[in-house]
Amino acid sequence: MSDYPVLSLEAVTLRYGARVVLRDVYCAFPRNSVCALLGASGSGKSTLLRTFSRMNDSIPGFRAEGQVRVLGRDIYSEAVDVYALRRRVGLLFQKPCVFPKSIYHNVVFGMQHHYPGCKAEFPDRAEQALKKAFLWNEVKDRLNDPAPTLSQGQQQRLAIARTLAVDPEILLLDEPTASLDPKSSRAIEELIVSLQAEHTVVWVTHQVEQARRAAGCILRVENGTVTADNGQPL
Ligand SMILES: Nc1ncnc2c1ncn2[C@@H]1O[C@H](COP(=O)(O)OP(=O)(O)OP(=O)(O)O)[C@@H](O)[C@H]1O
Repeated sequence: MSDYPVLSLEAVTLRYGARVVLRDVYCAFPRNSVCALLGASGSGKSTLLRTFSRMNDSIPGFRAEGQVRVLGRDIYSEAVDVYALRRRVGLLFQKPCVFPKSIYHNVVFGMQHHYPGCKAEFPDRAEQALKKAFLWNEVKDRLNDPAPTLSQGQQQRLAIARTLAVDPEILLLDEPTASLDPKSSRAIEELIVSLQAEHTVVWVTHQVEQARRAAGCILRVENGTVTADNGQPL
């Protein structure tokens, strides 16, 4: 197995035009871990998370300086295929993102784009992804129902299943429990813990207690930098 960190920042500065969000940051995220990012609103957590899948590229004025490494590779170098990067780095948002299609078609959506030649495998892979997302038992008899008929918590697990179906090594979760009731939130928390067996997870959350229960490592984003949970430099 490779010995470099799955994700790392070396002398990274992130800015929107003249507004510097993070300055000269160094940090690394270990393989097969859940690492929570805590920090005040506006401190730069989402900006950092989106940087790892180059989701800020289209924002006018956004610039990443320094080296942002994913699986050892500087992803802001010119040779990187952003489409291929996003297969390996899945990003999930606060609000469940489901399409107005069936539950099944939501799960296979990413596979259709990334693995168009493997259609025969889709039903099996969809089942495995739904099982990993702890959703299979609730939907196995209604795969053709419209996805928007699921509850918010189920929709969030469906979005996770769709992401897992393309088998990314890295999962970036941007407050995935923020819009959920306590029971659904707990279900997603348990799911996040289980994901580290096969994935590296970076998880933005405002829920400190949840982070302490579920994350193996906690980093704070504040004052333009990233520190350890106790405020010490990394
Ligand atoms: N598209 C954008 N254009 C310009 N500035 C932006 C943009 N998105 C975010 N910012 C600014 O960058 C800073 C960091 O924002 P970001 O959304 O990363 O913070 P956050 O820690 O994720 O906040 P929250 O916890 O409220 O989601 C803020 O000052 C914000 O106003």
